[in-house]
Amino acid sequence: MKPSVILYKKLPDDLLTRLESHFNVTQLSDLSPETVKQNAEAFANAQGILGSSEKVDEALLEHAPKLRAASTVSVGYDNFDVDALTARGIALMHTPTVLTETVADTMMTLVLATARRAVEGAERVKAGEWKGSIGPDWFGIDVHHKTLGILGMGRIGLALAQRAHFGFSMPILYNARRHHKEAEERFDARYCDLDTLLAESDFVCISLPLTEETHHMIGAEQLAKMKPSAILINAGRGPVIDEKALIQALQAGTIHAAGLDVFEQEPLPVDSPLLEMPNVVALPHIGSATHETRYNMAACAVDNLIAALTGDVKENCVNPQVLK
Ligand SMILES: NC(=O)C1=CN([C@@H]2O[C@H](COP(=O)(O)OP(=O)(O)OC[C@H]3O[C@@H](n4cnc5c(N)ncnc54)[C@H](OP(=O)(O)O)[C@@H]3O)[C@@H](O)[C@H]2O)C=CC1
Ligand SMILES: O=CC(=O)O
Repeated sequence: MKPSVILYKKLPDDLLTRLESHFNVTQLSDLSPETVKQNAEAFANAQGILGSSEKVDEALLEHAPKLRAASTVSVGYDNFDVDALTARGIALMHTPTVLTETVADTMMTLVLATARRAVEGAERVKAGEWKGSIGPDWFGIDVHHKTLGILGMGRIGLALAQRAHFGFSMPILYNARRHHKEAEERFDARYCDLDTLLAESDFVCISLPLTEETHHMIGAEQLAKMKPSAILINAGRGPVIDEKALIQALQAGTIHAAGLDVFEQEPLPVDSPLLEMPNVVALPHIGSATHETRYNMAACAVDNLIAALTGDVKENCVNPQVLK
């Protein structure tokens, strides 16, 4: 008999067919307590789960005693209680690499859009404000040759450094837990401590995961260390920045602008002060959201679940110690 799995995200038809060729699939809209209660038998029998953006914690795992693998359609896994999964011997699979280039493109989009005031300018054109040759009140600032600071020189940080170095002749500063030789050799990136990066960068770009250490890593104290002309970009996770402190810093002119793909609360509440600021570009968490990349992520997640439940994992496992 095929193992039973729970799918809590819509998949393209061909990928659903592939998943169904290996497993008995129960499709659910979410992992809310109501859904879990209504599908108690499916959870009791599930050996695998596949989806994204839902909390998977001890409370949920108690309903799924046979679970052996969880496969997320994302590279970030801060919504999973990894310790609880590991304690139960459940493999957590994720989708690094397939989305790296697309997320780096999104970060460069935010750099360009904030510096050149592209969204604000386009909105003014639509509002009929473009009535003649534009003056300095429409001007932005240069991106090329400015200093780009990268917080988190992992896969995405490296891909951003490549774009900034080769495409825009930008000197690169970076901070991570360890030195990254590849970034230093290929892109002339210079490792520095957080304070130096904040003080010297024209753009501070965050591509960090959300962990206990990175939570509110950027607060009022750190924002005060940035140049008043600097722009803050975040495509890591919202809670890496203390959003209240960011709002205050933008209101006070402590920093010049912000480009944000992620927020402390998503969707961003419609009454957020960030939405009233012309110097803020707010995106709806679209880092990896292209047709091609989202398909590749879903395919990777399906393959990951098949590998985990057939004992053939070669990559993409967050807690490989459970496989031994
Ligand atoms: N906006 C979006 O749609 C998307 C957002 N993301 C987010 O981007 C994150 C990064 O992805 P990816 O680049 O693939 O991940 P990687 O694991 O490759 O890179 C993470 C980087 O963060 C650094 N880091 C982690 N903790 C700390 C810390 N406490 N202090 C300093 N540096 C730290 C790591 O340092 P070291 O190298 O020293 O280990 C590493 O350089 C994801 O976890 C996710 O949250 C990802 C995809 C899409
Ligand atoms: O935020 C998206 C991810 O893949 O992580």
